[in-house]
Amino acid sequence: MLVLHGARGDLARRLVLPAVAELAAAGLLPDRWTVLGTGRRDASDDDFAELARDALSEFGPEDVDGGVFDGHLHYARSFTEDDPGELVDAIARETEALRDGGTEPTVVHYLAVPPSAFGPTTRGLRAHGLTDGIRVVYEKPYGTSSESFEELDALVHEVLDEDQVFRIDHFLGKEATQNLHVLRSGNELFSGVWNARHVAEVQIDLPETLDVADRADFYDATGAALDMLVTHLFQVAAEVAMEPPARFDAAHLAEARERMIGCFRPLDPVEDVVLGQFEGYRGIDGVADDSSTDTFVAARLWVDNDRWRGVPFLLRTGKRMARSAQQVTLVLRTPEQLFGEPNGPGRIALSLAGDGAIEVTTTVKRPGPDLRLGTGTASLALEDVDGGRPVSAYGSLLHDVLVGDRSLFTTPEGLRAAWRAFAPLQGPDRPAPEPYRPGSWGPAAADRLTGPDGWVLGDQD
Ligand SMILES: NC(=O)C1=CN([C@@H]2O[C@H](COP(=O)(O)OP(=O)(O)OC[C@H]3O[C@@H](n4cnc5c(N)ncnc54)[C@H](OP(=O)(O)O)[C@@H]3O)[C@@H](O)[C@H]2O)C=CC1
Ligand SMILES: O=C1O[C@H](COP(=O)(O)O)[C@@H](O)[C@H](O)[C@H]1O
Repeated sequence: MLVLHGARGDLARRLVLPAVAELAAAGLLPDRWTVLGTGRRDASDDDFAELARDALSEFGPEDVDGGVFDGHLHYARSFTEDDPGELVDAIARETEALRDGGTEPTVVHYLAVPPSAFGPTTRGLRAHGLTDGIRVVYEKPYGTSSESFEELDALVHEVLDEDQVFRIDHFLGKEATQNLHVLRSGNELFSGVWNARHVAEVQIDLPETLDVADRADFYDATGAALDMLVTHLFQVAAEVAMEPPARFDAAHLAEARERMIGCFRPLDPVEDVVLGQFEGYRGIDGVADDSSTDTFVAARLWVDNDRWRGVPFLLRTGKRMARSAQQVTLVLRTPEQLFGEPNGPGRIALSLAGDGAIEVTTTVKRPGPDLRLGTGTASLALEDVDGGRPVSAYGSLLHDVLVGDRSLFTTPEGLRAAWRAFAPLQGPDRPAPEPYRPGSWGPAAADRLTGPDGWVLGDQD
């Protein structure tokens, strides 16, 4: 049974409910299953079913029909610490129904709510005696600062055992992110260059055309740096930087990734960070007139270990930007001149979007009788690899929660290190967000963070 807190919210509609449908259609859910949606407002089972079907047709895989939800969806108003709402009885009722059908349910509480609601929901689980045997999925950001992370983690460990807790970062569940380990270890072409000797800079770039008007309350209290930098961008940076684990099991993978976060140098907010806010943001309903929330962040992160010393990791994301992409690029060191001509770029790039893709860009001879240089790119779409069917990041991670595989979830040690590296950006030196035009690549100031060739994704790409 999946108890989906925040069931009417943006995350639930865009990503979680479609992932449930995807798993059901692929036969990856138990024979008997229920999604019990919950939230602070009253709604009926029918309202929730309509919302879920609409979400599936807007955001889900095209080949999965809304009928997959039939008979599986219920809704109940949520609890607070002092008030059981409708939820406590509804959980008991659904548990009984599943047991009557011969299934001992695994109860998963999915907290698809803003970070400010993680503590109250956790206390509510304890107050209503709901904690035995459950699994709880916490969305990101897990805390909003070093201090609030420690408070939340202490509370969570008062209420739950660590093996009941799944702290999700869905970028770790993307097909292409999982491919990083395989790609870099499987072939000398990649493993041989995966270090400071051959890589001049790493760019992890997640521009979005998306607006935030549908989730202004959440977004204005959060901003790009908390929403994406200390979370997805740091986790992906650690995946790129980490030493290959001895084994691909939960303990080894998490340990290798999180050890790398421990090597992140605390950010220098003056030298290495540019924040932005798109023009018009303050006019959105739910956004304060004088809001200083960042809708864009670019940061130069340094990884202090032998493999990466001196290589900048350039991390960037923002809303209302020129295009949407999710790209990791290793910019390779190449000779400036080749046979007397200027040499082109050398790059290994991974697209994390959708089913993922790998591209290698290099200097090649231009076709024709003369020896003239050009640039060529070889691409591999991961969906074209034989013998499998890609699963969405949320589908993959939800499945891991159901089977108890913790490899792709974060641990307190790793998050503590992430908050330590992020903390200077929350201090007095936090730069003021610079305005940028919607549809642009963000404030021009972010260009000073890169090497001479600029951002790989940009006006010229
Ligand atoms: N949206 C996205 O693309 C992604 C979001 N996330 C994470 O998911 C979480 C939810 O984000 P998102 O869905 O975008 O946000 P929303 O603003 O859409 O909020 C989700 C739901 O949470 C409930 N809620 C809001 N405030 C509170 C509160 N104080 N106490 C209890 N419930 C509350 C609301 O439901 P109701 O009014 O019915 O109670 C709301 O619909 C965040 O932690 C975010 O970081 C992670 C990955 C992607
Ligand atoms: O966690 C979040 O991620 C989404 C981007 O992820 P995607 O895989 O759905 O493209 C981002 O839009 C959102 O602001 C953030 O909360």
